[in-house]
Amino acid sequence: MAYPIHVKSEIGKLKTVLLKRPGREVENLTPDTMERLLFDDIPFFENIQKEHDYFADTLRKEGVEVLYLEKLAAESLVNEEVKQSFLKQMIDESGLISDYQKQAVIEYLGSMNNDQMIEKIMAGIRKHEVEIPHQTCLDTLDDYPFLTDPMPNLYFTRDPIASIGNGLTVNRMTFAARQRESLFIETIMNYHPRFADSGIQVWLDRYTGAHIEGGDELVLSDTVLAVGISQRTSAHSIKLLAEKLFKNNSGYEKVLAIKIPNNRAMMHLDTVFTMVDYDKFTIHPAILDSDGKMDVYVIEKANNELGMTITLRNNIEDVLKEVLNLSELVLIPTGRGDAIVAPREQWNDGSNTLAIAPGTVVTYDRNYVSNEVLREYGLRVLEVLSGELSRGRGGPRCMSQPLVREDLK
Ligand SMILES: NC(=O)NCCC[C@H](N)C(=O)O
Repeated sequence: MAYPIHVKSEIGKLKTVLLKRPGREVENLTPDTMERLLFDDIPFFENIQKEHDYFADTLRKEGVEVLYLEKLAAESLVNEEVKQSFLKQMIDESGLISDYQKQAVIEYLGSMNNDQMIEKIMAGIRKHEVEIPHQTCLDTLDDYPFLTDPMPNLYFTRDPIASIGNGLTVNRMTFAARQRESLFIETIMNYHPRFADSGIQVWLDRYTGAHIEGGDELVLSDTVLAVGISQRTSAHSIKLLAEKLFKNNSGYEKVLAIKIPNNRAMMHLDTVFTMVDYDKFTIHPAILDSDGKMDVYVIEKANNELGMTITLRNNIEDVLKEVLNLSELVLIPTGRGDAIVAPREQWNDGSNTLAIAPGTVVTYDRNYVSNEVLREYGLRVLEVLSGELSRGRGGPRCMSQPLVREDLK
């Protein structure tokens, strides 16, 4: 049976991927809001779309089927009851204060066709767009221009979801700026004909009491995951995920919980560490201490009261070799490990590669030193344009959610 989600590695030939083309939500960033909305600058709209189209075309040319989140979301709302309940929940989660506001916004959105409605929800709604009864109520009198915020991070489809085996996590995200994103995913999985009723296992849902984001969730093999303990993913959520995987015949028997620094540049594990071939990984040297060590908790399925054992290790190379049955392994340093180049290129996602087959990766063109190093290690590197896309602080892995990969031989 062909599963709509089938991802048993980071590197198996990519067959189907979920993207989101940057839309008007990016145009609704301002200097006052960009920090809260998790951007470091305001992208040039026309060029960010061109760059994203180039990224999508690069994947298509490699035989990858590209699906768009915005299209799938609109197609999931054909049933009127589903549409109304989605709208109500989305608006309930959008920070509107009064019932008058909520009702007026629901009516405004409900008058649109599904494509326009999804686009508008994602872009954010300005106050002047909606006529609200009892406008004199204090709720709408401040200077803030939006009734509902834009969601400019949607093009980072990696984070609200993570495909693992034949299932997924639909993520409870850390910051309010991104929390509504996974409601689109939940709706697609429940109601889009391609996904609904196909037995997809939800390992964690968006109502789980702990934060997790897909940039931290790496599928190293058909039995081993790596998950970052990071600014965005708590150790508790990793324990909950391990429990769920171990108890439910997922095939997963080991989870490596990898502790990374808690800062903006390294918000997720995939900003500092990605798998690029059977035996090769990119790594940002700053996540290792002066002895080249870091904390890795090896969580293993066990027949004890906890259902697992947890062992603290500190040599990531040794741990990876053991769990992946490799005799040798290469850690490729971002920016060649240089004290200036490495942090500069990591800031613009030089470690954040998207493997589309063993040894073939998509990277940003601006990280020319890291790209050169990857080529020296024998990798096939497909560079994509990155002047504007990188302003959101995410790279090719962040901008893509694999839905189907071929199994490794
Ligand atoms: N996996 C990733 O590292 N995704 C990048 C997310 C960037 C986005 N501006 C954020 O701060 O969440």
